[in-house]
Amino acid sequence: MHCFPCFSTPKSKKSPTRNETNDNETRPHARENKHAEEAEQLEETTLKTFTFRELATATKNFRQECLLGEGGFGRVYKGTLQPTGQVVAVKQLDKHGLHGNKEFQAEVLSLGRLDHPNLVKLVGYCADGDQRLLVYDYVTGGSLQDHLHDLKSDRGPMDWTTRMQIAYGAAQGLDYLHDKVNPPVIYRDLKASNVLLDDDLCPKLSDFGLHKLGPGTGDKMVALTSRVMGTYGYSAPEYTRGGNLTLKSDVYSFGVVLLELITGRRALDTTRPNDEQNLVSWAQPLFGDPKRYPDMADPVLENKFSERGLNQAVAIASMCVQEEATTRPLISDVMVALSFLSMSKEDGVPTTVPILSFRDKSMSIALSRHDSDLAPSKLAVEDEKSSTSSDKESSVDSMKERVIKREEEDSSSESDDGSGSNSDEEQEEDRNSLSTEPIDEKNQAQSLKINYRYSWEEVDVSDDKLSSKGSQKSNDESIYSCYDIDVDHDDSLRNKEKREEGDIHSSKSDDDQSVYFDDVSEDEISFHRIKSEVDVDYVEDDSGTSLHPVK
Ligand SMILES: Nc1ncnc2c1ncn2[C@@H]1O[C@H](COP(=O)(O)OP(=O)(O)OP(=O)(O)O)[C@@H](O)[C@H]1O
Repeated sequence: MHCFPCFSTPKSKKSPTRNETNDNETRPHARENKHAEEAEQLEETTLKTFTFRELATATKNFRQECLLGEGGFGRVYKGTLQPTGQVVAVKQLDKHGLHGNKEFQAEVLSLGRLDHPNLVKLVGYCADGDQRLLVYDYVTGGSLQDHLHDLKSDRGPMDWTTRMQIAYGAAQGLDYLHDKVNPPVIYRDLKASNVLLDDDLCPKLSDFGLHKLGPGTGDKMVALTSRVMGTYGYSAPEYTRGGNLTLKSDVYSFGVVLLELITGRRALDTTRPNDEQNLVSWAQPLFGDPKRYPDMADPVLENKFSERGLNQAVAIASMCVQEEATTRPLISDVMVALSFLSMSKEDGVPTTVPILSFRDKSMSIALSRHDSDLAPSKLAVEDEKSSTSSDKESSVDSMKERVIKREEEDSSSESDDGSGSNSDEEQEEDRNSLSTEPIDEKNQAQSLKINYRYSWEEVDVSDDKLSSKGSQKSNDESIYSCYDIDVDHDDSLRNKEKREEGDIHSSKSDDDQSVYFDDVSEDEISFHRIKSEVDVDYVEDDSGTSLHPVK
């Protein structure tokens, strides 16, 4: 499966939509503004309007054989538009609780602005009499639910990398809704059956933004009974308790989908024993015991995944499904972490997460905690003040050597048996040997960082001489920048005025070296792995020292 085009870093599209939520209704002159916006949207939209007759023709009069299925909003038919032959999915919204024409049109127009490779594209709509229909691109490969849980005999189970790629793509779609459109859009109904897959198994989220169009709008009880109950197992606790929906409720649902990908279990499975029916309730007690993570993995994977990749995927899922909404991570951090876990060995990149500039530091700490080799629980925690800087350097150096050695052993053992796991004794021995290393919070980050070899040379700009200091060749052609969690998303660096295009910042401290690439060609600051010398040939930091990637 090769669907990386879909997994490219999303462009920071600031959609000009302003009425994806109803907040404009509270503003002064809201009505006038709304009309102006609607007129503007109508002019700009690429959405097509269809007559009911056109869609009836496309779906052979909504014939049973064209019926794809029926969800909480109505029936969905496969259709072929004339005369273009474009294949579409036509969603016929249930009539009860329907909106007036104008209201419907306004919502549909704002949905039509959402455009991302990991979202199912709305092609057009029909508001004819009392008929309300939405027309989407037809997604060819079925849903994640079909691929994970209702596997047809002609399809083999998905491998680990494919699962992580699907999770990454879904995270990108969600990140677009949360972070790239203004105002943010809460998905509300993320679940495996709403993650559609194309022929390359590239995920596309469907059914976003429909809550304003479907039955139950404005009526909490109806909304809770007809929609939430239908998605029981995915809904965040705060939502099922009282309907308090936030972006973090989506993150919870995402965590459940990720758990499904890891475990192959359904979010809710009434065929299992009582204590295993709800996936999150079953998984919660296991989260605290990394030794049991391999037992959580889908048995059909036959242990064909790296132990660290599994640990970190479980760590991400466990963060997402935390009871307390505020402690769940941002989807942007989840997306960054998954971008690494979704890379296959064949791509010549590591399958675990290097230290990154997560927006929320808790993600890097949690991932380092869940790394089986370097988990703080297995490492003696020493007060930073009690260790001198040279002590720290030598301990980090020795750990670095061991981790590099361990990675080499890992890759040779993985190529031997494909399982990626050392023998239990070897693993235990490794952990014991590391357990004497002192570590503080900063070193936890370093311990993750040093799992990966990166390449750079330090250049003294003043006399224009290359002086090679401590450069590390990566084990493949890629070159990784390392990020210091202490310099992560400093708001001043996000300030566009202070940055220049293509600027590379580096940060140095006594025991750390960090580089990040600040790309201002997009609205958001973004962090890039430096892939080759062609990508960046000159890098300057505040002190006049340059970092120059080596081949
Ligand atoms: N754009 C699409 N391309 C292909 N199939 C689709 C598309 N949209 C929906 N479907 C299929 O149509 C069926 C009904 O979808 P729908 O989203 O209405 O319901 P659901 O996801 O099963 O439930 P819910 O409404 O509760 O989310 C599902 O089998 C879904 O996979």
